[in-house]
Amino acid sequence: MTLHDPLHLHIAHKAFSPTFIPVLSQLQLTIHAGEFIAFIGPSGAGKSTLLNIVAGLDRQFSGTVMIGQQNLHQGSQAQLRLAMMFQETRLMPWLTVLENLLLVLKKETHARSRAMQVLERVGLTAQANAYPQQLSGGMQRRVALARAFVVQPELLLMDEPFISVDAPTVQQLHTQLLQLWQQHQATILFVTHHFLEALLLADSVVFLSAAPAQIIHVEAITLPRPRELEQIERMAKQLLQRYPQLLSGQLGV
Ligand SMILES: Nc1ncnc2c1ncn2[C@@H]1O[C@H](COP(=O)(O)OP(=O)(O)OP(=O)(O)O)[C@@H](O)[C@H]1O
Repeated sequence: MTLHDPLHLHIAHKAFSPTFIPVLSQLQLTIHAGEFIAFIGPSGAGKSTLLNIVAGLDRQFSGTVMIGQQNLHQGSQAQLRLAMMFQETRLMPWLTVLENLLLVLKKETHARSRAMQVLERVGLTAQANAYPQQLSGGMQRRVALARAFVVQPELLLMDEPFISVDAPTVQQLHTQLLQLWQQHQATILFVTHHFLEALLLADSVVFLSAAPAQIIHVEAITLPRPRELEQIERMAKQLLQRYPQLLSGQLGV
């Protein structure tokens, strides 16, 4: 299992007790190493469930998650450096910014200098010894972003990580995320409700149906980065004209 192997998702079936109504069904996708994939779909489609399955947090499903020839959930997961970022920052309030990063690095060599380097990347060197509650919401997201990248993830799973953040801060977070992604060459699976965000960031956008989530379309976004909002808006309009069924009016554009 290496950074260079593709990730093969095959979720044949996923349902939760007690209803056992299918949430994911016959979902198959291959993601190449280093790709930035955005998933977009209606609320309740099963996007978070999908990320939880890929992360190995939920193993009650039929199907496989493979890296190259190896099943990610059969013993070898520890070999893959994986990070997650959620809607909530999940920072430890009793630890400083730096300590929050050191916590995920455990006793790795040069942990402190690595943590400081990533904090510098997100512009938070001066806040290293502050506590999360002393920072603005946007700064806290930047700490969460730094914590995700400090482990040098091969696979980064992001579940609407920039929701409820004001527009200028989101723009800054997007820029920092793309810089960190390009520097670390991580494979990113990014769930969002925002079509424009997906087009702005991703190499490919995967459109999911309502539950049970199935892939209804995959659009490769070949525009070079950084992408201008005008370009993205034009592309969004064209895509919706071509595939009016894609968003079924439920997503933020
Ligand atoms: N632990 C659970 N137990 C029972 N049902 C669950 C559980 N987790 C999720 N579900 C159900 O599975 C379906 C998909 O949920 P999921 O959170 O994956 O959707 P989503 O696409 O991420 O939604 P949203 O965009 O609103 O965050 C929903 O109907 C939800 O109620």
